[in-house]
Amino acid sequence: MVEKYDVVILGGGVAGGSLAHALRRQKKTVAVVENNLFGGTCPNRGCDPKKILLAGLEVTQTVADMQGNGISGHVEVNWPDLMRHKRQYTDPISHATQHSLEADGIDTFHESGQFNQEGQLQAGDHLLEADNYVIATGQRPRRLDIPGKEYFKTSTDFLNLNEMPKDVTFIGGGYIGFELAGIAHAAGAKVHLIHHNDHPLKQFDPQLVKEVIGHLEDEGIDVQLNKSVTQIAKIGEQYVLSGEDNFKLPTDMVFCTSGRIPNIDTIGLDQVGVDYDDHGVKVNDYLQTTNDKIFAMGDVVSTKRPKLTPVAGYEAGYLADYFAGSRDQITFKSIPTLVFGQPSLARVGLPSSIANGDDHYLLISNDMTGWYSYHRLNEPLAKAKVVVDRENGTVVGATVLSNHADYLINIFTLMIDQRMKIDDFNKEILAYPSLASDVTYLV
Ligand SMILES: Cc1cc2nc3c(=O)[nH]c(=O)nc-3n(C[C@H](O)[C@H](O)[C@H](O)COP(=O)(O)OP(=O)(O)OC[C@H]3O[C@@H](n4cnc5c(N)ncnc54)[C@H](O)[C@@H]3O)c2cc1C
Ligand SMILES: NC(=O)c1ccc[n+]([C@@H]2O[C@H](COP(=O)([O-])OP(=O)(O)OC[C@H]3O[C@@H](n4cnc5c(N)ncnc54)[C@H](O)[C@@H]3O)[C@@H](O)[C@H]2O)c1
Repeated sequence: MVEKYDVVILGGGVAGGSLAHALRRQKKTVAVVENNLFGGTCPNRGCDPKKILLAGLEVTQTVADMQGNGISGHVEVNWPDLMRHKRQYTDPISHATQHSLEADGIDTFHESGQFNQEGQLQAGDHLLEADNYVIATGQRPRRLDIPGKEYFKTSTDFLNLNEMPKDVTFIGGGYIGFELAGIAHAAGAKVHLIHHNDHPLKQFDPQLVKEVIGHLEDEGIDVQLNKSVTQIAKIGEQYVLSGEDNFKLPTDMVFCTSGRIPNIDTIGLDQVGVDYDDHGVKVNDYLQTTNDKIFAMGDVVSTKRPKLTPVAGYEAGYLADYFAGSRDQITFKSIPTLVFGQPSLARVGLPSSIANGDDHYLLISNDMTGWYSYHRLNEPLAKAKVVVDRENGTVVGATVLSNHADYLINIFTLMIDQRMKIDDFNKEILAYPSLASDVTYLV
């Protein structure tokens, strides 16, 4: 029997879940098909559990930074306890998310979905038919295709590790490699971060990336650039990584953090004429695929935009408006991105490397390390680069490196999107002393 809906959503992650609730508010009939954990990557195996485990790094690093400045005695991460703390948050997520969808009148199917030739969606024994379908299947960790790839662990494995091994290696210096390396180091592991060229974290200001790497090395993390791992062998209880120029590294566990790939291979896109490439499903400016009944949003979309939770949520909001009758094209505001750590590295808007040497822009570089906000907890590294449009006196870009870069980058994001003149910002009365009130001195 065919079950009919206004909209069927494939993938019950951030994007799928929030669109489903929004469509119910429009009284539409909606089904969500999810083959793993409801809630998707972010709350189950991404942003949120990662940030909970990051607490270990934040606390130990803060205590270490304050030694001799009024704080004495060292603290250690107890990994199994920290993992339990994480699981208290993550374990209930999937059930609670599914329950909240059902309570809102949304039908949920805990199945893998696949389009058939008739354009319907097969979900286990159920055949679902809808006026419109939305693909929101996200991405999964990529495993480098090298001999021994079966030994690779992924970020999902890391976020569920019962014991922290003595020696761990991350291959790939992107967001995930840097963030998990910091967490593992704080938990007492000897950490190696291997990257295949000389520009890890390529989206960020190279000079500030260098500062991050220098700091990690000072802390005892082994960062190796221009090293390509070509093979993993298991010898006894250890894994031995090898590569060009006699590179050899024995380690207890090896994580592939060299990027993510879209979940598009098993959902029958060819059956329904939906075009895709290696980066995901191709869409137009209405998030519509090459089949005009089928839309796509979130991480599964082929795009150069950062693939992040707020972007997935924003696209879900756009599609909710579209299904309510709006026919505006999707436009994006500034998208801040952040590598969490101690310190965190954040950026938004025009990159400082583009502004540098262009007379149209003023590039203001600040070393904030001695400022009271950073002196307070004796932070070793606090820097910012702000790009100002000389013509109208507005901020158009910013990069921040500090333990609390997330606060400042959100303020710069608002300034950029509101096209707020620096003079007007300086007229605001902000709580003092606070990171926000520091912005006055930064521009
Ligand atoms: C380790 C890690 C840390 C991250 N940290 C951050 C961060 O700090 N900040 C940030 O903004 N972003 C972060 N991200 C990215 C963020 O998690 C994603 O951008 C976000 O989850 C995308 O949402 P989505 O709904 O598009 O996809 P997802 O949340 O991945 O949801 C897709 C869902 O579709 C399901 N699915 C896939 N195939 C099928 C199928 N055939 N049938 C049925 N269901 C299917 C999946 O199981 C999944 O539940 C992180 C990601 C990772 C991996
Ligand atoms: N804080 C955040 O916002 C956050 C955190 C984690 C993940 N994410 C999201 O998840 C996505 C995936 O993260 P990621 O870190 O896996 O991917 P990424 O694309 O950010 O980084 C992967 C890195 O691996 C490198 N690499 C590729 N092949 C390699 C090889 N053979 N050897 C060594 N290095 C190699 C790449 O050059 C790149 O720097 C991010 O792009 C982002 O969208 C966001």
